Amino acid sequence: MEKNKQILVLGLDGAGKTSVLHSLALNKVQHSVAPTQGFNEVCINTEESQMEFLEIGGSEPFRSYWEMYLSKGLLLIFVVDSADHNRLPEAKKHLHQLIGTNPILPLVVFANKQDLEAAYHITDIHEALALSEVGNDRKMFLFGTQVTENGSEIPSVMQDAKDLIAHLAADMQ
Ligand SMILES: Nc1nc2c(ncn2[C@@H]2O[C@H](COP(=O)(O)OP(=O)(O)OP(=O)(O)O)[C@@H](O)[C@H]2O)c(=O)[nH]1
Ligand SMILES: [Mg+2]
Repeated sequence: MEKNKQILVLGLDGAGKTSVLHSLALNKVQHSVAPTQGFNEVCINTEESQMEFLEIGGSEPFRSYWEMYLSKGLLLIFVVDSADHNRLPEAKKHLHQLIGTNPILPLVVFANKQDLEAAYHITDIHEALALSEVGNDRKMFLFGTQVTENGSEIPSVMQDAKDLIAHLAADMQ
């Protein structure tokens, strides 16, 4: 049997990919304990669907794998640290390189760390990442997310994002 296509979770190191993914899986806030050295596979089952997520570490040595896995991806979740102003241009560059190879791959952007005082509002993230230029044939969604206190409920916006991802993934199967 052919392996199910995976939902790719990419973005610079420290953006919060693992933390977001584990929180979505548990429906409870769960911070990551260490940077992802390579790959991190997470399966999330909802009442209607089963979703397989693949995070690839964001540190430099692992970025060469991002593009390799893109063709096998069902959709792309791109996570940015909204307070890491200096690295937004770098995040933008990588995002556009990635999506440039596939004009219809749906894109879900998480403007993460909205709890930090220095965090840019999602409208500024939209501009900093040039999300108006992702192509007319692509479905694109942007959510402001935050991973706060371990064990607390995930914010409703993250629950909404999870529902949307399930729908997008089902459409793409
Ligand atoms: N304040 C705050 N901290 C966060 C948030 N999300 C993640 N963090 C913290 O940011 C750090 C990096 O989070 P990770 O989830 O490991 O980031 P990552 O994108 O998986 O990083 P790599 O695996 O190295 O690519 C950790 O110390 C997290 O606890 C958030 O929304 N707010
Ligand atoms: Mg990680």
